[in-house]
Amino acid sequence: MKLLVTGGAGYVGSVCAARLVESGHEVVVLDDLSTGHADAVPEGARLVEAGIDEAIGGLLAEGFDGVLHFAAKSLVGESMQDPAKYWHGNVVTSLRLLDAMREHGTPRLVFSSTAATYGEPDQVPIPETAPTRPTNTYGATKLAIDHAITGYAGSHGIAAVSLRYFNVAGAHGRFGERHGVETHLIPLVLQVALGQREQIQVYGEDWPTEDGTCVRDYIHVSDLADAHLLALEHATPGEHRIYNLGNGFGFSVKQVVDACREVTGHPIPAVVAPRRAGDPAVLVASSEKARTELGWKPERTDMVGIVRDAWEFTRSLRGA
Ligand SMILES: NC(=O)c1ccc[n+]([C@@H]2O[C@H](COP(=O)([O-])OP(=O)(O)OC[C@H]3O[C@@H](n4cnc5c(N)ncnc54)[C@H](O)[C@@H]3O)[C@@H](O)[C@H]2O)c1
Ligand SMILES: O=c1ccn([C@@H]2O[C@H](COP(=O)(O)OP(=O)(O)O[C@H]3O[C@H](CO)[C@@H](O)[C@H](O)[C@H]3O)[C@@H](O)[C@H]2O)c(=O)[nH]1
Repeated sequence: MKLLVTGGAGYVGSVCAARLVESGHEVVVLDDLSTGHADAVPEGARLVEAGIDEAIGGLLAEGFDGVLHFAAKSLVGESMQDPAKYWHGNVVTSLRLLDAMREHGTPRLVFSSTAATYGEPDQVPIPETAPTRPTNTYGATKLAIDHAITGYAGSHGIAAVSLRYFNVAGAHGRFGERHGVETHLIPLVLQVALGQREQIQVYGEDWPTEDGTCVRDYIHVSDLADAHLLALEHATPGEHRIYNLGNGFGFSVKQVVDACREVTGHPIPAVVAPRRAGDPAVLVASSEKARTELGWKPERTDMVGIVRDAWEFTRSLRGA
């Protein structure tokens, strides 16, 4: 297939673009490099360095079999301080993409949605039928896009799939996580091991969990990429399918820091800090639907293995 990958110079998009090229697809990456890196675009893919708003119409006019839409603003904290950046950068931009797909008859869409669409869950693991009550602007914008996709798919025959990722982690060879402003737990802990940061702050030790720290479902980015390939295969015209992607079990912040100590051999000093606003205590996915309907089976579920891949990638960046 000829596929357009928006945000393919970013973390998840670059890994998926690499997997698509490996699988024999023709890949064009559309990325404005606002948080991505040109050298993260895999060999064999063409990079169009531009924003979606200005470039999408001209590009889709070339004729594509599908779009994988990763491009977004995705910092939860920033979304609360600067909501306009998120409503415009995520919702308005995605509407432009949907309109261009409709105009040019692009048949397939796979969209990066998020666990943040659910907010504080009533039950864990979280199924797709759980109420969607996002607690931050980022999650609200992703949910709004999901609603728009449902409408466009139903009315214009697009075969659409939203994948609600839980906490993405790990690396796929030379493709990994390097956000300019890093807020994610594992890369921050690894920066301590590299001597770039003195300690890790643990945001709260008084959560209603076994060891008092927040629990998250960490999904290896390569397993995530597999799900995108399956989503493309199973997408059905006129339908908008939504799938959670996680391993179905959680690791606490303390367990993640311990895994990083084991992998790096560094003591990684940790200090307890206040809770971070907007953090739910526990987020764990039920991904039964993706397993049953897509035949997806995450294979890299061991936390030490996930951290090891992230560590190798992080060290390779430093030439360590
Ligand atoms: N990383 C996670 O844990 C996680 C979890 C859930 C969902 N997601 C979603 O997955 C997607 C990818 O996340 P990521 O962690 O790889 O982020 P990232 O910041 O590394 O990648 C986003 C990419 O999109 C590009 N981009 C942003 N706005 C653009 C625009 N208007 N036009 C063209 N390019 C644009 C950026 O330059 C960047 O390369 C996002 O949609 C994010 O919301 C990520
Ligand atoms: O320095 C830090 C950074 C994070 N945390 C904690 O570590 C956990 C994981 O945090 P982080 O890596 O920032 O991820 P989340 O806030 O859980 O959000 C990620 O996972 C969500 C789905 O679960 C996605 O919606 C988001 O896009 C994605 O950033 C949370 O409990 C944080 O409070 C710390 O204790 N110290």
